[in-house]
Amino acid sequence: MGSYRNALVAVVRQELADARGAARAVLAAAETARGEAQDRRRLVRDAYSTCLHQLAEARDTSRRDIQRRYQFETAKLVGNVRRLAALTAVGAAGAPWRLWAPSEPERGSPPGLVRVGTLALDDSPPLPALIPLLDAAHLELIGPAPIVDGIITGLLLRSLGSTRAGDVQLTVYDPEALGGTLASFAPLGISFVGPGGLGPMLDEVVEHICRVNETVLSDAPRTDPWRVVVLLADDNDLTDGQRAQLDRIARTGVACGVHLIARGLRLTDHPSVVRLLVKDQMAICDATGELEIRLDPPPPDDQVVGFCRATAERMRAGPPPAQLADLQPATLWAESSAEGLTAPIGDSTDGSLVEVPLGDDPPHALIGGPSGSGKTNLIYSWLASLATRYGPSELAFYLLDFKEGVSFARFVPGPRDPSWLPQVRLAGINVNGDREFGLAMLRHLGEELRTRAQAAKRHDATKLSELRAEDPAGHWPRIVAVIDEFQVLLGGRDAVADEAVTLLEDLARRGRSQGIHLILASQDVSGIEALWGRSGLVGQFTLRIALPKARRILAENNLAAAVIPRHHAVVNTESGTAGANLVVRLPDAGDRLVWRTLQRRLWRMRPDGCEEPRLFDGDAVPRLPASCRPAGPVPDATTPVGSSPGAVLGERIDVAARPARLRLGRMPGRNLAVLGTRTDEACDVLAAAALSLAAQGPAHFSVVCLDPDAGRSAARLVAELPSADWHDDLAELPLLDIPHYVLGYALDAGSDPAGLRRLLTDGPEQRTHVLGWWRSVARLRDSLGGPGARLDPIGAWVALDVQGADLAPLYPQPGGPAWYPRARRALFFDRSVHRTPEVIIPYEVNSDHT
Ligand SMILES: Nc1ncnc2c1ncn2[C@@H]1O[C@H](COP(=O)(O)OP(=O)(O)OP(=O)(O)O)[C@@H](O)[C@H]1O
Repeated sequence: MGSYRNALVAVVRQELADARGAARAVLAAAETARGEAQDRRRLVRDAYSTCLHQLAEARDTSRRDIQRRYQFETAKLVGNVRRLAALTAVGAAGAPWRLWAPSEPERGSPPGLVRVGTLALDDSPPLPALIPLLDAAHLELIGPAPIVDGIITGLLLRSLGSTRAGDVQLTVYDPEALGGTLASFAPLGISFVGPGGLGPMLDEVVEHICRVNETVLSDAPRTDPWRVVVLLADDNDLTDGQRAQLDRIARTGVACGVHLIARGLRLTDHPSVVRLLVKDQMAICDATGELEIRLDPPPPDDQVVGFCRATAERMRAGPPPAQLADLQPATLWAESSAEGLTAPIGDSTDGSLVEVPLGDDPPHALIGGPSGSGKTNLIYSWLASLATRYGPSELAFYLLDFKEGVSFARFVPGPRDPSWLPQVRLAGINVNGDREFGLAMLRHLGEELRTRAQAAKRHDATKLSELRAEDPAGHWPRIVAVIDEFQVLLGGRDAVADEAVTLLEDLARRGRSQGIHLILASQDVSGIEALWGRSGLVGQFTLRIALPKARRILAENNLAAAVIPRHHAVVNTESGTAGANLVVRLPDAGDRLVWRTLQRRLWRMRPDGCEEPRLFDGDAVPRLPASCRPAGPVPDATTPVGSSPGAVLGERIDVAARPARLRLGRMPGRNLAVLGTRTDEACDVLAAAALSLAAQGPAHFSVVCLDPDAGRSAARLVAELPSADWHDDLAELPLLDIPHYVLGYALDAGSDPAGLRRLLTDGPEQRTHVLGWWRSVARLRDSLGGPGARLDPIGAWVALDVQGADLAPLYPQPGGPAWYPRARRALFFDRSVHRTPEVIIPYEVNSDHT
């Protein structure tokens, strides 16, 4: 029993032990599972927090990115708006009060917007708040009267200050303060309308709109000033009739330049009505949307009063004169000159440009005015106006100034400015001493006239427009020749004056139909009188332009020139008859910088092949051209010699800068005498002759110098000539097969008249020519044997400071040529080619004259 019990106990114990073991195992497994679950939970938690962290970072980055983009875009947008604002509210329309000053609008530019305050933006500096008015809107301002009145004052000041004086007319209806609210504007002559005046005023504005509409219907551009009507009132004041008129104005006014600015009066709903709702110093406006406007303070009173007084003063004085730039067309070189040339030279007192015609009628112009009255300035303005309208294929200028000075030098290339006016073909400056150059220009134009007349005949055309139509490929620009102080050319009863008058008469008579137009200007009554005696000539100059105090330019009974102020001109296209006057205000065309800018613009537009103009400067001494100096290998005796090599003596006074040549063929008398006491010039003439001969082929030069003052020059010449030798007298000269030139300096000091005579007489046929310098005609005669000596071996001469009468023995006509010596000018006569002698400018051969 006891063992059974023990066995049972053991079994139970065993079972308990098993159960305990199993329970422990289950517990251990559960513990493990719990541990694993806890690990997983930790992992998930960690992952969650990492995720959260990353998300937060991504969100921050994106937010920063968005903010950056927002700031960038906003700054860009604000910049654009600011730039746009600066363009749409220019000068006085947009400047803050502390910088404010009235500004002149560009001619023809439409009015822009006006500033009332600033738009507050979060991060950016405030933008100007702009609202429309002139040509754009009526304004209704709603808010406390004192603030609104300040805004109206500012708006008016900006509108008046950014337009020309007189362009805005102001009407103020102010029944409460009887005009006191806007009294600072009174100097401008504004219309104040008191109580009871509203109805008639509105009726009058409606009539004005009707009138403007009539002119619009007739296609004329609106010229009336803007009407700004300020209504400071109370809705209750209006009758039905007044309300109806006001509504009409609100609907139709803007298109006719009529604008309402209303405080305390409701304007009808219409797209042209802009409302500004004011609260304290802030406002909301239809024009700026939801953005709040921080209003500008009203302009200081003294600023308004000062501006109005100055403007009233300017209005009394009229609009300022046009500037040179105002004469320019919208498009350069867009006009055709086939029918004529029309260009404004200034404006009339109302500011409209005055155009001056040149063509078949009137064909030529006469300008007169005393010294300093502005002739040169007028010519500049006219040329600028023409040159901007007509390109070089339509117009060519020939300009000649007989005044001392360089007024036309600006049109040609200079040391500081390489540009030129592309239409200029020829400019003569400092020509007061060189009337021959004026003559050369007239001869050249005479040639052109003949060419045109022949072409017209070929094409059966009677005037330039027909020739151009018949010969579209031809180059037939209109020619405008300007001669300032032309009386210098006509003064002096000599051959130059006679020929000049004949040429002028021909050009004036026939130039009309061939497109050659003359503009003659003179300060001197005697100049005009020089023409007056020649009614055939003066009658062609139907366009007259008289500057202040000009005499005899207009008809006797036309006194307009005596009464016009400075910088004005009377333009008269009917030969100066009273009743055909147009008074023009001339712009100031003297500013070199303005001119240069314009000229450079035109110069850059010049067509290919547009040649530099020829400049003749009477004060400049031309240098011997390099082509007239020996260069390269020395020609030997076998090189062919031309039949009559030409000795270059100086520059001809002509339209083209050409040298004057003396032909030295194997003919009797082919010698040259240079006459006068100006050693430098005599040496230059001989040197130019010798060097140019040496440049043409094989030649030998024998230099005889009998005046120590000319010694250096002669020695230098010997050094430069390829084949030359020095002799002390004429006796020892060699006999040669090639041309042989004897250069004799001061031959009057020689002691062998017989030898010299023999050389002069027999030499040329053996190709030995004397190029000699004698200090006077009498000494030349002495050196050839005395009073009875024959001078025919001297076939050509160049006279320096020798009076015309002294040249009689060397001249075919009795009394000698008409010649009064001039510095650096010489008279050249070659018996075999000249009928009358020609004036030349001795070349400068060595700039130091040694
Ligand atoms: N329309 C103008 N506006 C401003 N200044 C002007 C005007 N016209 C001329 N002037 C000035 O007046 C001065 C004289 O003008 P200008 O040289 O044109 O006169 P002029 O009649 O040609 O004189 P002169 O015959 O003595 O040369 C110059 O200083 C010029 O700048």
